[in-house]
Amino acid sequence: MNEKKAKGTKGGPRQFTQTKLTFGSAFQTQPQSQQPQHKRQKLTDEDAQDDNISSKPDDALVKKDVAAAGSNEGNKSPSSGVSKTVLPALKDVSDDPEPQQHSPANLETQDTQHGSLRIRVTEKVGDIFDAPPRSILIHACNAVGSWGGGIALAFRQHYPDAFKIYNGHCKRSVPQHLVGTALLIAPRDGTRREHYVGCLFTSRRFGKNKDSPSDILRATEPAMRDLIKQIMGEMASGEEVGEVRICHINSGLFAVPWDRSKNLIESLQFGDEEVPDGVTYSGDIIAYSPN
Ligand SMILES: Nc1ncnc2c1ncn2[C@@H]1O[C@H](COP(=O)(O)OP(=O)(O)OC[C@H]2O[C@H](OP(=O)(O)O)[C@H](O)[C@@H]2O)[C@@H](O)[C@H]1O
Repeated sequence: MNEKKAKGTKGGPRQFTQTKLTFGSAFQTQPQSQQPQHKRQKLTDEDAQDDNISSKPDDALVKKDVAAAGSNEGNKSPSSGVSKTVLPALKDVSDDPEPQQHSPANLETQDTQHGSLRIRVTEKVGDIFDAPPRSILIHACNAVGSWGGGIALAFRQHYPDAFKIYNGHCKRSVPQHLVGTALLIAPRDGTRREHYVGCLFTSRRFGKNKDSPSDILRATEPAMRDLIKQIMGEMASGEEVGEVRICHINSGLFAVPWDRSKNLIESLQFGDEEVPDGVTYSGDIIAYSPN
């Protein structure tokens, strides 16, 4: 089904086919004719206002980091580029022989009161890593650059390049600036698991020096908000994004009951002005637990 070239694939500019973006995905990009006339710049401006902890300096790092991830890819576009306008690269759905797919979840979002986007978490038992290509897998991280235990160690084993990017991001900053922010790491071409890794900085440190449960929860909300905005920015830049999956963040080594993090995530709302032009996100996040 997915025949679109992965980003950075050799052979000239990428061609996006609208139908392929929408099928089975939590995100979709609307054809230009249906895009609302918001000013995308507003998204960037409001990032710092909405979050208690400014992520602006780190946004620049994120872009650099993601670009660095594909530094061996000649024509790869930078990721998380909310200011980048590549929507014209999207092929109008009317050009595509396949009918556009709308899941009930997507339609539901469009009917939401005042056009605001709400996040819904549904639970599944299974392996979070067994995800379709271009899915986003989210986990909680410390801000000192360690994926040394729990599911973070599994992320390190599955995505060694993503670990390097995460680690470098931490080394170039300080924990008190990172906590409450997020890092979206794009998949690299040629990797066996073509997944994004979504890092939520919910604690400055780990082990016995981890933050208190209340501080971890306080950081989780802006971190998740930051990540959702980065994901929508990724879509606005024309990237294909599949399922959004999350483990039971904070509930293992960070010792915060999952329900408390889940409630926070489900309380998130995004106004129309926070959703980039042309991007429709269903709001669905699938929480995976091994048993
Ligand atoms: N394969 C799998 N599939 C699906 N779910 C899986 C799984 N394996 C484990 N889980 C579950 O995933 C949840 C989170 O539990 P975790 O303890 O991992 O994460 P956390 O968010 O509480 O804490 C973050 C700190 O842990 C790390 O390790 P270090 O501090 O570096 O040593 C980081 O770097 C941070 O600092 C628990 O429900 C586990 O049952």
